[in-house]
Amino acid sequence: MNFSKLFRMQKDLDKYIEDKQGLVEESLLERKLMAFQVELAELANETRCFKFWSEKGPSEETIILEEYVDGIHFLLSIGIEYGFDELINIDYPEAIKVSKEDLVEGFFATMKDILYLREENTLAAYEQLFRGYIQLGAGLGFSASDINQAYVRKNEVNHERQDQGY
Ligand SMILES: O=c1ccn([C@H]2C[C@H](O)[C@@H](COP(=O)(O)O)O2)c(=O)[nH]1
Repeated sequence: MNFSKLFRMQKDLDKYIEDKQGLVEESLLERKLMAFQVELAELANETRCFKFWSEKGPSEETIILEEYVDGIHFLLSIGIEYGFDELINIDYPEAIKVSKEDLVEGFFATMKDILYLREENTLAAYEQLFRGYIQLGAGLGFSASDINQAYVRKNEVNHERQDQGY
């Protein structure tokens, strides 16, 4: 899967947000890493994969996909902060839904990878995080085109939100 188009769209959105919020001179890396952690937890909550005490099923696919691509936004944005955006090319794995237990495992792996990147600041650590999050998406049953379409849609919403003083 070629992420160049999404990286370009993310760069435009980030610039739009930073100009609008007067943040051009500030480093936003720490806050973006935290935002990604928070999105990850929101995604886990929608899948309900860890809620052993509840019989209620997961949220609708579209809601889970939207949460997932919120995470993609921050993943791309973090890559741009590091200057790694030209360097990523990842084969998209086959989309096969995994068990709740495997999802829990996948969420922990991504949390760990975020903290590892924050410590190491290397391309290798970023690639590990990227691959892991993409793997998590495939494990949720999303194809490359699901992610592409949902990302493009949400990116547009994010532009509109800035225009509306979100
Ligand atoms: O620099 C930024 C800041 C935010 N977002 C996007 C990512 C998510 O799609 C959305 C998160 O907004 P909340 O709904 O969590 O407020 O904002 C970016 O793409 N870049």
